[in-house]
Amino acid sequence: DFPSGYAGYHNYAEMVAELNQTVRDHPNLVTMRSIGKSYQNRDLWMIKISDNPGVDEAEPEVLFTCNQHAREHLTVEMCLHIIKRYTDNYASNAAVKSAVDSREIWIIPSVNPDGAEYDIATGSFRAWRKNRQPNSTAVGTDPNRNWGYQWGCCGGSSGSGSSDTYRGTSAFSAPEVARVRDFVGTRVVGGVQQIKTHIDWHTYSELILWPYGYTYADTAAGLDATQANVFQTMGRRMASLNGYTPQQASDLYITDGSVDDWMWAAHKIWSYTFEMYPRSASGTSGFYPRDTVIAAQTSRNDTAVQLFLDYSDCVPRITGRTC
Ligand SMILES: CC(C)C[C@H](NS(N)(=O)=O)C(=O)O
Ligand SMILES: [Ca+2]
Ligand SMILES: [Ca+2]
Ligand SMILES: [Zn+2]
Repeated sequence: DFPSGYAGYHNYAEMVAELNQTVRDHPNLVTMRSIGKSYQNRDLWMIKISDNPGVDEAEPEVLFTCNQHAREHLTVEMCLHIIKRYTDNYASNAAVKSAVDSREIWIIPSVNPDGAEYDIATGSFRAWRKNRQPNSTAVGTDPNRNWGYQWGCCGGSSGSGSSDTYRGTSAFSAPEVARVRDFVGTRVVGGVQQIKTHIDWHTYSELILWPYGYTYADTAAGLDATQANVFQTMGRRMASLNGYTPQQASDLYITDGSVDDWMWAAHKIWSYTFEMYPRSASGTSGFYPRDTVIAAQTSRNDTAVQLFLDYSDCVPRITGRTC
């Protein structure tokens, strides 16, 4: 479990218990399902928040994914905070109610539960990043190098099984990544992807990142200058609200097989990565802020998330365009 000073973080059992409580508290706003199993057979739980949650309504759909990287525990708290805010505040907050009534919001609070549990299993943090799938030389695939667009193309991942950025034996070889891929695929209805926008939550460095990560170029196949401008404008607008630094993912470093590149290239989903608090730290200590920061560093993103939901019907509207 988490060591002392970190009791406010949710381990897997505590996370599941909180999700189950939310379903009991808000049956008119929430449904919950598993999208499948992790390598070690933990359920990958997903919450849907909307009015008439049991009905697939013609409303823009938004996806939030958290905890691709095991040690980035603050992101589980971020997804749980979004779930809490858009259910508990529905009756009291007009903006929250408007978003819930006009969107269908999908939230996966832990994409990598095996890694997250491994990281805390001994009571001392192990700085574990990957999933817990064995490979020929070691353990673990980096989920954020295992997505199937430009997989392994460009020196933005490793072919060595012991590396923290090991890309896996093939695209989607990590079961957790394949399950999210499969779910997104089910949201193509009548040939149209219903999910319009996505945020993948990470720590740390306080950044808002957008595609592509596999190339330094601002535009490339499937991403033209107009679209790049939309990504940048929305990214900068959200950064003005949470104080993070907005930039193209490759401005940080080249990554290939990342979720954002696949979400955009395969489905034209406006996909961002948020790197949360802290802005900087000495090495892996940055992944382990005390539980005293959870409330402030999750609610810090409230206005950015609200803006993102508001524009999720037509993100290009942020540059004055129509859809
Ligand atoms: C989304 C990319 C560009 C950054 C991310 N950084 S992290 N969260 O692993 O430290 C990563 O390396 O996957
Ligand atoms: Ca609805
Ligand atoms: Ca729908
Ligand atoms: Zn990460």
